[in-house]
Parts: sequence; C-alpha cells; structure tokens
Amino acid sequence: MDKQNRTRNFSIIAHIDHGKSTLADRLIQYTGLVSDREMKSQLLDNMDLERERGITIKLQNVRLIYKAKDGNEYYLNLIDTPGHVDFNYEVSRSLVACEGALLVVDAAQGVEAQTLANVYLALDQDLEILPVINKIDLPSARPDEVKEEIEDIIGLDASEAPLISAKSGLNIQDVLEDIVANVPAPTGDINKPLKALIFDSYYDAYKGVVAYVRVFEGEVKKGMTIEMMNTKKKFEVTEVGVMAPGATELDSLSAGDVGYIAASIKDIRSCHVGDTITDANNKTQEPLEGYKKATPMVYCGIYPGEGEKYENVRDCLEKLQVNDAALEFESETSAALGFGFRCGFLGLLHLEIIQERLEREFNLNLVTTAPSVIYRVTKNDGEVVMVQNPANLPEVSEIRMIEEPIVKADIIAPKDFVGIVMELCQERRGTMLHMEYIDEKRVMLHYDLPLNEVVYDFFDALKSRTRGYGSLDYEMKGYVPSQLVKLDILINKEQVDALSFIVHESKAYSRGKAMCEKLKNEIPRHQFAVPIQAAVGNKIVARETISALRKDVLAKCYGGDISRKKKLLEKQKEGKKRMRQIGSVEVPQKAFMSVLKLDE
Ligand SMILES: Nc1nc2c(ncn2[C@@H]2O[C@H](COP(=O)(O)OP(=O)(O)OP(=O)(O)O)[C@@H](O)[C@H]2O)c(=O)[nH]1
Repeated sequence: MDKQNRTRNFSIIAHIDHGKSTLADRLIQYTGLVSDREMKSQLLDNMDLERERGITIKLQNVRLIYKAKDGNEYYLNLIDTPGHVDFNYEVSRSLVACEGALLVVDAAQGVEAQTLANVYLALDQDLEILPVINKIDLPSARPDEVKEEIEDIIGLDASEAPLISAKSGLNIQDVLEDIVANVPAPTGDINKPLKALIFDSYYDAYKGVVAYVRVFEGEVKKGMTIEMMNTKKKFEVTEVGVMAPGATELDSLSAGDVGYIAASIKDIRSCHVGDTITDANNKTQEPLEGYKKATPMVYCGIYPGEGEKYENVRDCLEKLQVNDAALEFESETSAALGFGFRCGFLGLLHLEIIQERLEREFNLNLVTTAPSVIYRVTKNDGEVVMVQNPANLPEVSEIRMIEEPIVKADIIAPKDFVGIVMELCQERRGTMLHMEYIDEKRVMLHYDLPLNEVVYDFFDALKSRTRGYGSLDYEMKGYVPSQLVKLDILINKEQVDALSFIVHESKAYSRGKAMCEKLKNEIPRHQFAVPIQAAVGNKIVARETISALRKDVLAKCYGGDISRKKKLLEKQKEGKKRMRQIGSVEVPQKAFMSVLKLDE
C-alpha cells in the first residue's frame, strides 16, 4: 500500500468537557509518540492559559504512526479542535483539512448542544463521522442510552461505536482501528502542480511565519519557490515537516499530507489562513476554496495602560493575528484613554483570552473598555451606519431607528430546569420559538435572543443556574428594531467616552445603577466629593457620590472663636473648589472593565 492509502486525516469534535483533549493525549501516548514520562497532561493544549481554563482554544496538529492489526503502518494526522461556542469558526477551519472526525460523546451527559453544532459543521465538510462513547468508567455512564440518543437525535449509526475511557486508557486501540477502517484515505494526484491549503499559522522567531498546511495535490520540498495565490507573494521553502509532536523535518510533503511549511516569511500579512500555496514555477489553475472569513460579533477598545507604548500594543496585536485570523483591530482614539485600538472578537471568551494573552505572553499593560455588539442605525436622512463603538452613536435627534443583532439559540437542559432556563431567557429579552423533548429526561429549547444579552455572561448564568447541565449553542440570525439607548457615565460631571454603552431602554436604570455602584467601589476617595452619574441623553438615571476625604481643619482650633472656624472652613471650601476645577479624578484602569461583570 502506498503512503497516501496509509494516511488518515481526522479531527476530534465534542461538546466542551466530553474528553476530547484527554482522548488526544491517549492516542499520542498509545502510538508511542511521547514516553509516559514526557507526557505532560494534555499535551495538545499547549498554552498555559488553556490548561488553566481547561478549554481548548487554538487548534494544533500532530502526526501519529500506528501499526494496525492488519500489519500496516498508518500515518494518522490528528487536528485538535476547540469545543466552545465562541470558536466554531476554528472548528470548521480544521475540518477542511480532514476526511473524518471522531465525535466524542460523554457516556453520562449524552448529546449536548455543541455536540450537535459540531456535527453540523463536520457534515458541511462531508466528513465521515465516527461516534466514540467516552467516560464509560463513570458510575453514571449509560452507554446504551447515549448510543440511542446519537442515533435518534443525530441520525448516525452508533451501534459499533467504541466504548472507551480516555482517562484510564480503556479501549483506545478500538478507536485507532476505527479510524484506520472508516476514515477514508485522502485522494489527490501527487504528480499535479502543488495545491496546499493554509489552515493555521504561527510566528516563530527563527523560522518566521510557519504555515500549517493540508496538501491536496502535488508535492512541496525544501528549496522550492512557492507562491501564495491570494497575495501573489513568492518565497523559497526553507523547511517542511510534521508535528510529532515537536516540529520534525521531512524531505517533502505530498498530496494527502498535513504538515508545516517554513519559508522565511517575515511579513505576517503575506501568509493568510485560507490561502492556497502553489509552485511558483508550475502553478495550479484554480486556488482552493478559502475559508469564509469569521465575522467578529463583539467589539471593545484596547488601550495602552500606564507607561505602555501604542506601537508596542499594535505590534503584539499583529503577532496574535497571525494565528488568530478571527481577531480584528483598527486604530481609534478616546478622549479619556488616548490612542488605542478597537478590536473585534468572536465572543466574550475570545475577548478575555486575547486580553489575557496580550498581558501574559507579551507583558502588556492594557485598559480594556466595555464590550459591544454591532448595532445598525438608520438616520432620519435614510443613511444606515453600523455602530460598534457606543461613542459613535449618532445624536438621538438624528436617529430614526436602531436595530440590534439577534441570535438563534439552542439550549439543551434536563427537564427539571426548564422553568429556570425560561426565566433566564425571559430576563434576557428572549423570545421562545419552540421546545422539544429529546428523551424523557431532557428538552431542547429554541430561542431568539439579542446578542447583546448573550455576550455578557449568559453562558455562565446558564451553567450556574442549571448546575452545569445546561448547554448552549447559537448562531447569528439577523437584525431587529429595538428600543435601545446610549447610557453615558459622568465622573465628576465629565462624560467618560470609554465607559458609554448601549443598552435596552428597560434596563437603563438597573444597569446604570449597578455601574455607578461598581465605580464607586473602584474609584478611590479624593480630596473632594466625586459624583458618579449614569445618564441617558440629558436625563440622569442613577447617581452615587464618593465622599471627600475631609481634612479636619478644625482640629487645631481650640475654643469657640466662631469667626476663625468659619474662616478655616471657608478656606477648605476654596481648596476643594480648586481641586474640583483643576484636579482630575483618578479612575483605576480596571474600572473600565467593570461594566463587563455587572451582576444584575
Ligand atoms: N471519568 C472520566 N473522566 C474523563 C474521561 N475523559 C476525560 N475525563 C475528564 O473530563 C474532563 C474534561 O476533559 P477534556 O479532555 O479536557 O475535555 P475537552 O473535551 O477537551 O474539553 P475542552 O478542551 O474544553 O473542549 C477532564 O477533567 C478529564 O479528566 C474519562 O474517560 N473518564
């Protein structure tokens, strides 16, 4: 059998926590790629941040060599995928490079909202989906019922699905045999001109931008001149190889292979994820269909903090963008924070992760402003503007209509929690579409929810109110008109542009109040009283005051000389007035993030 017939390209898809990363580790360990001693727990989640949060964010690929029962040696290219709803985009990116996907389902939890969402993504790519039932070691495991669920809800035959424990390593060989037997071998002519898809990339200080590719046709070798079909840039290949699990150089990558290409690419903009690489001297006719660009759904301002340089922040954002194509940014200025960037993210988790990476990996000191979705504003003169920065909302008098993005949300929860889930969706201005029973125990609720209500902390609220049993998946549906207002925050009578946000009219008061209270706790006391107000237009909807640190000027004044007392108090008042006029209120950096975590 030739190499192509002994190659299998696959991903693992699952709902969060169903054990995808643990299974990936076991597969790596079983095939002897790393010794047990070297086996760091969850090797694929190689970013510290991921390990801490326990969720997979960036996809990684690794090549395993497996000697199957049929006596042949197979090359299994595994591409790890993230399981969180914010990262569906990354899931579909990695799926394009594969012919099959393992669908890991927790034997105790069964099919969840994101199990379904991931299956749909895999079906879109025409992948062979192999169900795997994990965690059968758990006392609460119910593998037979879960098999039925997979058949009933998803429509996949699960009768032959391996029953495994990724944790203990039980039946891991069944999974490998399943892959060999049922994931189709790649096809593609090695003698045709090179055609390879870049599905990910990262920046290496020595090698430059390294592209992770899936070769569909032809062959790529060191010394060859390649061309990026989209950017038309040409480079000489300095190294090709596979991750096993570290970068391992090979002579060539050919049709069907997954691996990396380094070509001393210094400018990150010349290597686009989704672009097709070809041989500059023997070009392929048509590029492969690229990825549809991920559209950010949440925006926020990122500003250099105390002592931080603007250029430095730009540099780091650019570096992050290389391996996170979904991150968008452009320059903006704020009266309160100076020069900075408006950045677009897939969701709140994505935002938090980027922020943490900037702070931790790049050691940046940042100020982040409240997240906002994109509103569609129609002005009286008919002009339509998309507003993702509340500060840019046109004057109220100019606005004919504001529309907000709505998502179609699918929520799966045990039936005992239906009331609680409905209450939560109601609070978040949701409209129920319908509800169906998955089996005797669980229901699936379909809702239309304003994205602006989902991005804040809907996911956390759902998890905590359903004791971890509720699961969520959502996709953009469109825009609907809504009664939205801009809530401004005034600190010491001055409007702070970076703290403004757009909110539904019915929530302006409660949000404003919560915001003022929060800021009151975060801003230290000054020599003068600091009023904190929330306003809609000219109307103040909430107010808090940080009382002044009153210096006791009368302490030294003995006796009852009333005129002297008066004089001293008068003087103090003057001082305060001056302070109020010229002194500025020190607002701590974290106050700008405080809108994020408002408990309503
Ligand atoms: N009892 C038991 N626990 C398991 C098994 N497999 C995984 N787990 C545990 O389940 C939890 C989630 O496993 P992960 O492998 O991190 O799950 P994941 O699907 O990769 O999750 P994300 O990276 O967040 O998408 C961890 O605490 C694992 O130790 C298993 O077979 N049995």
